[in-house]
Amino acid sequence: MITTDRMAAVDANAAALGVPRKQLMESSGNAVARAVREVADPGATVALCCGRGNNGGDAFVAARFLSAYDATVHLLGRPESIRTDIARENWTALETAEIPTEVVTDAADLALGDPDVVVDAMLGSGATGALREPERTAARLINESDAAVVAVDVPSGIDADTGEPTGSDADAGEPTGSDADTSEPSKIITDSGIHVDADRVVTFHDEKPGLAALDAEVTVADIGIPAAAERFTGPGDLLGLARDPNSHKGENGEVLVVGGGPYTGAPSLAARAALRAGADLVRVACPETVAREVQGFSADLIVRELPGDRIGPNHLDRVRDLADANDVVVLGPGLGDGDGSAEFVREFLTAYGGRAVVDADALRVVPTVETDAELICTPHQGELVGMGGETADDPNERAALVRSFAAEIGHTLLVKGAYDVIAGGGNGDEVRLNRTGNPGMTVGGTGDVLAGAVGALAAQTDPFRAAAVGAYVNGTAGDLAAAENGYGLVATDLIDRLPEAMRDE
Ligand SMILES: NC(=O)C1=CN([C@@H]2O[C@H](COP(=O)(O)OP(=O)(O)OC[C@H]3O[C@@H](n4cnc5c(N)ncnc54)[C@H](O)[C@@H]3O)[C@@H](O)[C@H]2O)[C@H](O)CC1
Ligand SMILES: [K+]
Repeated sequence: MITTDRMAAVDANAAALGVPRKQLMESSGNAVARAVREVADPGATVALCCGRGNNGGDAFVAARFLSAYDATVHLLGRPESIRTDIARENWTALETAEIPTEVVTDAADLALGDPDVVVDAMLGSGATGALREPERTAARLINESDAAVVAVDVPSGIDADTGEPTGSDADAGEPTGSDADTSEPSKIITDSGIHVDADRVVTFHDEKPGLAALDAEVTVADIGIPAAAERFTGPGDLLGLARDPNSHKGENGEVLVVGGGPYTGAPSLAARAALRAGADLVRVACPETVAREVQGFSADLIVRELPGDRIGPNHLDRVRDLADANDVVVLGPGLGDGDGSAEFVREFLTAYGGRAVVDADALRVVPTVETDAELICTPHQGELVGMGGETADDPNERAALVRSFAAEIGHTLLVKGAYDVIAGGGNGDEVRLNRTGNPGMTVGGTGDVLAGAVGALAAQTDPFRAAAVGAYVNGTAGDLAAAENGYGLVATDLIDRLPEAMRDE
């Protein structure tokens, strides 16, 4: 089962692995043609109703595979308005190959004839809001026809994630654009959920959550997306993290780093990485003895001094107040392994109900603490063993072990290694591998950068995704740094390259 958003991510990851979308479209179109062959014999009439996105593109391809049929491609809209290059290239191929096409710019001109089969390729996963014209009229004509209806990916007008009509949520109940029905209010209401009533759906790669409930036969076509596109993080994992252009200061994440005492560099690295990974405000709570030094590393940080030279239970009230005013806490960088610090971590987590990234010396407390907090633990393999987890050389074996340990402790794990393993804390949760990064990153401080970056991301998205994306961008920043500095790279090189590593195009 895969959601529309995850599908878009996997699609982009496949392209990065060398399997571009146009190749996938060829497989999709081929699968659609196969479904047509299953419902009608050669010679039957087939009307392919195509939108201007890639859903339509799939059907342009299908038409090439249907030479034994009397097939006509109906394009809803002008060819110049076809939205993607790959769909346009496949449209042009139809024209040059003299496969019958019809351009429908006005819904009133749409005449399907009396086909044996209709292929509904108007809208797929790119649909937003209720069907607009001319798709709306076309959906009505398709539903009125006696033809067998084969929908491409999802019936047009249905949300593949929910099975409900697109636009049935609050903002999109009313159709937009030109619409002949506006003089009949009751009709608008009854038609706002109009969608294609398909007999068959050919969807791609994996089942979609909303399709099972439909009264249609659903088949899943393998379109050649490599398993690695899902298994490994990739550039597609960054999609959908773009921020609201109207957002204000603080709305894109406030992160509190709690650490320092025996060390000053670690909390500073984590905090600066959080800023470079997109957090709006980053505060560091550290012992007063190191506060000036931590602040001295960067004017961008807000430093909160805690009395004394080590963080301990006497700071719980103050840190709780600070934590409540932030979205995410990053606990552990440079904290040290003193008894007081471990007790502080235990008591803090026991009472904390928010989201936290736990790293370094704070990690060993996690398996023994009862907490309502959502934790993202970032151990290397030695620290994982220290927590009571197991590791293995083979990445797949390690993935299975990390997955079951994450479920056991009930928290997200990001286990660092040549292949990082990310596992969610629920039973049956996903596991993902990250293979960005290089041996230059064994230098001190890169783990602090990772913890800070994950902290910033955890203010924007769910813990599993924050961990997966954090591992991906930290490794990518390391690869960019290695391209310039080789194995002489240092942790601060990664921080400066995080923004480039996070670019999703
Ligand atoms: N990996 C894959 O899953 C692949 C999927 N493919 C197919 O591509 C579509 C998704 O294509 P996309 O171009 O993103 O979107 P659509 O074709 O669904 O829609 C595009 C277009 O339609 C307009 N639009 C949006 N909402 C409405 C509306 N309510 N009424 C009218 N018009 C609307 C809008 O302008 C959009 O830009 C996927 O479903 C698969 O079929 C590829 O084959 C590659 C592999
Ligand atoms: K469709």
